[in-house]
Amino acid sequence: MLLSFKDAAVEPLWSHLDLAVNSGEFIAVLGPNGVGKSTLLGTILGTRKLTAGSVDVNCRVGYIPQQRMFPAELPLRARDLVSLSLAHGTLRNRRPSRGKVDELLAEVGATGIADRRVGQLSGGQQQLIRQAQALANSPQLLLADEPLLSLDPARQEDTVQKLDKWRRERGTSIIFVTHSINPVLDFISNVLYIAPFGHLYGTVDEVMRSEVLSGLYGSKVNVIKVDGRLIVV
Ligand SMILES: Nc1ncnc2c1ncn2[C@@H]1O[C@H](COP(=O)(O)OP(=O)(O)OP(=O)(O)O)[C@@H](O)[C@H]1O
Repeated sequence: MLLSFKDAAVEPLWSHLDLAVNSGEFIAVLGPNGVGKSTLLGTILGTRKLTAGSVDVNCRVGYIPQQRMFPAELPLRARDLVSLSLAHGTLRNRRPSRGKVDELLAEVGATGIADRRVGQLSGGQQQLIRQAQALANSPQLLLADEPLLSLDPARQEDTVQKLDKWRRERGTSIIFVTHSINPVLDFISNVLYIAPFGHLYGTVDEVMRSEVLSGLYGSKVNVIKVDGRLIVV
């Protein structure tokens, strides 16, 4: 098992969380603003403390943080940042090969921007560089905090497919925080839905139901399926 939460809580956000993540799983974390989705990732990374229960992390973790712009004047190219992430944890003065950097940039579809300064890239382009950085240490568990935010629909689809390919080829698990389930609907094994009146973990069919979400929100919620897409009203 890569990760487990036992009766875990970060009060007052969420509590009594039991969750076990095994190799190769693709889990979506959904819920409204401010319920503690990023906080959940923080407890796995060790940057946020649980107020009760325990979390056990038994693997290498990669992290794609929520959108933040690199400073405009940062004097580093995209390839330099990926190279630094690859060098992390290796012996001093041992620079990662250019081939490995190029491979990672190609993996996320960022070959064309490898030599551009990161601070001058668009939000979506910077997001691709963050993905390459997160994959640099060959994580067994990848935490992605709203990685589709500044991407156009084609890029969103491309990103989800690339991450899923990475998962299938390497057995990496993915915990994917998102406001919209549709871009990942065809790929996820399970959903953790966190809402003001509780959380539920299960398959899409178990969680994405009107009566279940109404209970979690404490008010009437309708889940409608239109053309294979889920709409929560
Ligand atoms: N380091 C911190 N210490 C204390 N409280 C924090 C910290 N970081 C965030 N919070 C608070 O915890 C709550 C949950 O924040 P979090 O970012 O986890 O929510 P979220 O579900 O990811 O929201 P969003 O969908 O808006 O990104 C918010 O009220 C936030 O202000």
